Amino acid sequence: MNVSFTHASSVCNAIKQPTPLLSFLEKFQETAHSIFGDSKDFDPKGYMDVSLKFDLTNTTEAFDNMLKSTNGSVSIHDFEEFTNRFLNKAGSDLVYHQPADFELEPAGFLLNVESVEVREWALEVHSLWKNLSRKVADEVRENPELHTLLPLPHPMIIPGSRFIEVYYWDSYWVIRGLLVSKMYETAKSIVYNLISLIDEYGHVLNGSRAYYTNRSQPPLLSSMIWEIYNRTHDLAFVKRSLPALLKEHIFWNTVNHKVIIQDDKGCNHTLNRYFALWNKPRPETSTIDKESASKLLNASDKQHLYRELASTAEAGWDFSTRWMRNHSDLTTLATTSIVPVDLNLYILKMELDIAFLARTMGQNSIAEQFLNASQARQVAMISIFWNDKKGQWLDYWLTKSSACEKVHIWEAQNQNQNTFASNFIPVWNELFNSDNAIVQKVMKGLQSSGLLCAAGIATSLTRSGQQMDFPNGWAPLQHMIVEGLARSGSKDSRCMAEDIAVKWMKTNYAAYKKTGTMHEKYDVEYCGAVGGGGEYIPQTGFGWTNGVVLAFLEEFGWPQDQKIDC
Ligand SMILES: OC[C@H]1O[C@H](O[C@H]2O[C@H](CO)[C@@H](O)[C@H](O)[C@H]2O)[C@H](O)[C@@H](O)[C@@H]1O
Repeated sequence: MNVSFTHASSVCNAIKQPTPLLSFLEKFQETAHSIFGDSKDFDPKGYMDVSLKFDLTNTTEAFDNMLKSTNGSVSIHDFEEFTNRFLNKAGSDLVYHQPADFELEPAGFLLNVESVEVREWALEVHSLWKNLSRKVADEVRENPELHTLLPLPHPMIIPGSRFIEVYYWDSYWVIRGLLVSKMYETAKSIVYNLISLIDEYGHVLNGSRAYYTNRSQPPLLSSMIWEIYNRTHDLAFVKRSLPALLKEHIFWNTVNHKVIIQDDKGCNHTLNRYFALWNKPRPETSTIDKESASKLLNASDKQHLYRELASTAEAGWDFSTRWMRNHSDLTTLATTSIVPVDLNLYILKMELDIAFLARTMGQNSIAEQFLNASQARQVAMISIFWNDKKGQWLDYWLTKSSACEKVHIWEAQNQNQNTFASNFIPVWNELFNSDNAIVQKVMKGLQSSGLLCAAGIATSLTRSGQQMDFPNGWAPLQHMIVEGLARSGSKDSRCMAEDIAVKWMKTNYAAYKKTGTMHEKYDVEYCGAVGGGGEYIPQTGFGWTNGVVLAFLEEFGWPQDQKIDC
């Protein structure tokens, strides 16, 4: 993918261009849409995940001939004939991989879970890693131009359902689960894959597909590396990982993603935002994005919306009223105008992790540099986001998004007063959860936020129908808040954490008992219970939901086994 710039002198509005393969497959997807319409079963991503049997020139020629001979209105029969003759099915370029470090019951597995039934469940969840394990078929490496799947060099764990490639932030919770399962080599191979993306593209992609090269996702690579090192003490692994983290830090701190805000005391703070290098429909949802933009009349408004859609996907929160000026209108997405709390916490964590890993490798000046960066960001997060009255960190809305070089002047009214789970994410990190005064305020803030539900923490209070809004509660977000509260050192915050985790686990366990398998989305009436994104999935569960179940069981055990008296 080539990078081109709208203004030669600035990378402020950098965009990437689709490859010829992506352009062809988008045409293929659109034709399918014109035949099958907006039925529930029409998944545009499926049309981008096929691979070519012959080279693109011949395939395109055959496709164009079919369109010409039918005056553009293709019958199902002709379409299917073309598909079968020229394309391989989505997913056929991945092969099953038996993870070498998988054991039916690893030594020392969840020793704190004593209940026989719950251990059975935990072992079932553990065994799902086998079903989600894949490697890229050799033919992808031999002929990468025929595939949207990127030729990752190592075995991987996919989320499941329609997500048959590696995803960036999902991988963090997959790795947390793999570590509970003692599958250290599988965990490392996921990291090595993500590093290979940094080597090739300069950043970790949203996912391992050619259509995801225009954006990243919440940056949790350093957290994955830290967790693996913490269990394995593998210095060779850290040595290989550190240069990639330094490169990733640069990606997040170049013009598009960087924002300078002057606080009410006149101090300038550098923070970050999501900003995709794209102003076209996301290829994997092209028909949907075009439909969303169809209400807009001029081309530049459409381009603006497309960038906002892709930037929201970079946030991992696609979609939520969190990013919308008008909560009932997706075309008012304004993600690039928001300085998000969670992104800045992830980057602060990246800076702390780099400092720690560099110190471990004896690279003291790098360690010093990143420690200073994390301290500056901690000050910035308090000045710009912290709202003492609410006990929450609030996203900051910029008045002008695209003016990259501008210094924005902080105004209290620009803190978004709406409540989202992300307003509590900073408590995940020790810089914030080691301060008891903050933890007490955060607990009160969470208690009165309205987000605490029967089955966990809801992501927002607005019932908009968007994936990341009420009543859904996302496993990964809950995990970070709960883990931060549990590790703060205060007994009452640990008890609060345990209460939330147990409610969430019990809902998952009930679903397992009812259906005999792990699930992704049990039932929306269980507010806070959704794992994130899909429907009930037999045999695989969903990658990060499985990871959170195992991580929670390790941290808290099961109610009847608990040792803490709350
Ligand atoms: O197909 C549309 C979108 O799908 C992905 O987003 C959702 O699933 C991901 C995998 O579990 C998850 O990481 C993300 O948070 C979900 O919103 C993809 O990441 C999007 O970029 C894509 O457009």
